[in-house]
Amino acid sequence: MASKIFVRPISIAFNAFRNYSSSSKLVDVSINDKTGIATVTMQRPPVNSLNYELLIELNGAFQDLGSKKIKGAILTSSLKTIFSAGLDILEMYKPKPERANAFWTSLQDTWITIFNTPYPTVAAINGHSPAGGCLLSLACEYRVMVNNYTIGLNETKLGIVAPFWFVASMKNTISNRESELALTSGRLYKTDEAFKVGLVDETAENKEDALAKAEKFFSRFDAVNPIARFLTKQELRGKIVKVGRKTFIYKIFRKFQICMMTRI
Ligand SMILES: CCCC/C=C\CC(=O)SCCNC(=O)CCNC(=O)[C@H](O)C(C)(C)COP(=O)(O)OP(=O)(O)OC[C@H]1O[C@@H](n2cnc3c(N)ncnc32)[C@H](O)[C@@H]1OP(=O)(O)O
Repeated sequence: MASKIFVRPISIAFNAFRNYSSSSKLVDVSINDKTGIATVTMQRPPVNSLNYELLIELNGAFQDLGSKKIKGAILTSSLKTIFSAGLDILEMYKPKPERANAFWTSLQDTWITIFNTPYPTVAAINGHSPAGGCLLSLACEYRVMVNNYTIGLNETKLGIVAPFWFVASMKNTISNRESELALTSGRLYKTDEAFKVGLVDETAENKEDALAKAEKFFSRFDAVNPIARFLTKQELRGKIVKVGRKTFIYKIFRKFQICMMTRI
C-alpha cells in the first residue's frame, strides 16, 4: 500500500521509492513500496483538459520519477469516464502571447519527458481520450484501455493540423497506412477498434483490470538490464524527439490562428 502525503516533494535527492506519495491539486503521484510501481493520476475535473498548470504538474511528476528507482509508471485519470479531453480549449481562445507561448512549450516539454522516460510507462486509459489525451497515451510505451470509450487524434475534424510529433507518435504505434487513414479523417476509435489496429495493446473491463494489466506489463523487464533497456528505447525514439524539439509548436499554433481567421 502506498501512503499519502499532501505536499509536492523536492525529490531529486531522494533516491528510494519506499513510502513515497505526493498529491498536488491536479496530479497525484504514488509509489507502491512493495512493487516499486508509480501511478500518476490526472485529477482536473470535469474532463482533465490539459491547461498550462496541469501540463507543468504532469511534466514535473514524470521528471521527478526519473530520480527514483521505480519499476515503471502508470498514467491514469481520477475521473470515472474520461482519461483526458485533450488540450484545454480555453487555452486556445484569444490567448495572451506570453501565456500561449508558455502553454505550447509546456505541451511539447511534457510530451518529450513522457516519450523519453528512462523507466517503462503504461497508460491505463480509463475513459475517453481524444486528441491531446490520445497524444499523452501514445507517449507511453504501452496502452491498456477500458472497453466502450473512444480514442484518437481527431485534430482535422477540429480544423487543426496535427504537428509532426503528434503524427510521429501515432506512426510509432500503428502502421503508416492506418495513421494516414486515421489522421486525415480525424478518426476516433472505440476501444475494440483501437485494439484491432494496435492503437491500444490490451483492453480491460474496468479501471482496476486496466491497472492490473498495466502492472503486469512491467514484469516483462524483470530480467532486462535497465540501462540497456533505456538506451534501446532511445535508439528507437531518439530521432522523433530530436525533430520534435525543433518544431516550435507556438509557431504552428499562430499559423492555425491565421488560417482560421482567413477562413472567416
Ligand atoms: C497546433 C495545434 C496542435 C494540437 C491541437 C489540438 C489538440 C487538442 O487536444 S484540441 C482538444 C480536442 N478535444 C476534443 O475534441 C474533446 C472535446 N470534448 C469531448 O469530446 C467531450 O467533452 C468528452 C468526450 C471529453 C466528454 O464528454 P461528456 O462526458 O459528455 O462531457 P461534456 O462534453 O458535457 O463536457 C463536460 C465539460 O467539459 C468541457 N470540456 C470538454 N472538453 C473540453 C476541452 N477540450 N477543453 C475545455 N473544456 C472542455 C465541456 O465544455 C463541458 O463544460 P460545461 O459545459 O461548462 O460543463
